[in-house]
Amino acid sequence: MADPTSGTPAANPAATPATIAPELLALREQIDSLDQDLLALLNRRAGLALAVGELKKKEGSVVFRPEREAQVIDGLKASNPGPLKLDSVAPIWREIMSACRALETPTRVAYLGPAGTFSEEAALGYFGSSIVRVPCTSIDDVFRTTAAGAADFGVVPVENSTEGVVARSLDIFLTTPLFIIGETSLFVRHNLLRKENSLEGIEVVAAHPQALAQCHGWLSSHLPNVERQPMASNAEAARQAALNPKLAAIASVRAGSEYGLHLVSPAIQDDTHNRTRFAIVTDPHRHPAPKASGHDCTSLVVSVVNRPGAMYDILKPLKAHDVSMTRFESRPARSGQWEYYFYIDLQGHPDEPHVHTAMQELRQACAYFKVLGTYPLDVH
Ligand SMILES: O=C(O)C(=O)C[C@]1(C(=O)O)C=C[C@@H](O)C=C1
Repeated sequence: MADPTSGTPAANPAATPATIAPELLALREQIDSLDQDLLALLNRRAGLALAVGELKKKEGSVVFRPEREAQVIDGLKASNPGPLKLDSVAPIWREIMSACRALETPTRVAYLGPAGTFSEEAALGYFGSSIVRVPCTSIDDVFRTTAAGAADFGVVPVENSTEGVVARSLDIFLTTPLFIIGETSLFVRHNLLRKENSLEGIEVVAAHPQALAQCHGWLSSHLPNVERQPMASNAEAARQAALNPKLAAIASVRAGSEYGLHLVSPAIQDDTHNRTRFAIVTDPHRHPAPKASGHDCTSLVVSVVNRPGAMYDILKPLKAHDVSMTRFESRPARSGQWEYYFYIDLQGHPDEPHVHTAMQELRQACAYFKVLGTYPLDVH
């Protein structure tokens, strides 16, 4: 940058307003004019959302409708003529709907904090930035806070493409009164962050146990003799790194800027396609299950008695009624009897007759059967 006190002209001519080409000026004028049109249209849209909000207040119905938001985005993507990229449609309209929703009512969202966690990023990606953030100290705390009504929704990690299931979330699903109304997933890039901009002198690397595991290969080859310290969250590790120069944190770039750390080594996760999937949970007494959107998922947890053919009995109704199973995970039932709970995702919504019948028959075949939720698939 040019020094404004030196009297010498800026080195970069593009930065000097006097050199703006007439063609550029003309294009910018058109952009300014369109932005005014967009602003007027967005305000008209906001006015309609306010009217919808009034109607819902009269009916006593809830504001957030994940199936409607998914349909709005799906519809716009299908009719997008370009050159705006398809990937840009969902984030733009999520923000627009977030702002409109906030005019109807505040949306309080609990997630694993502190500021700068991937859970926070997932919450903002799903609900947009016009929300009331409720950072929590643990996954248990996210469920508790939402069940107690101190937040309207909770965002909890359920699986990672490298490390597999987030066991704590799955275990709590068994007993929580909350149910799932949405899902979202995030590319997770881990970075080594520190007060000093160097790998020299690091004595401890701190992060959430999942992040330590996802960077195991990199840590073994670059910092083989450094202690690995598990933390409640990556952002908490970043906070600690700001206080202790011998401690490096694995966390997001956002967490690094939040706590004033150097990005010593970017993208140190072993798998470059590392993704984490999150579930959006809420209290069924305060929020109804989303209606069918056309692209839905239904999550169940079941167990079967330990006998030959039991697993076949689970799969039979799904095949008979042509219902796809997109996920199947097992967790020990902790009975000491080698019994398991099975977490199953089905494609479709129970309002669709074939899904409804398959679920009824599946229920008959199971010793334990709980619907964790039914919700629109993540739209990108
Ligand atoms: O259509 C509605 O029910 C609205 O409240 C409007 C709107 C929107 O901005 O499009 C906002 C919030 C809902 O989650 C869904 C959609």
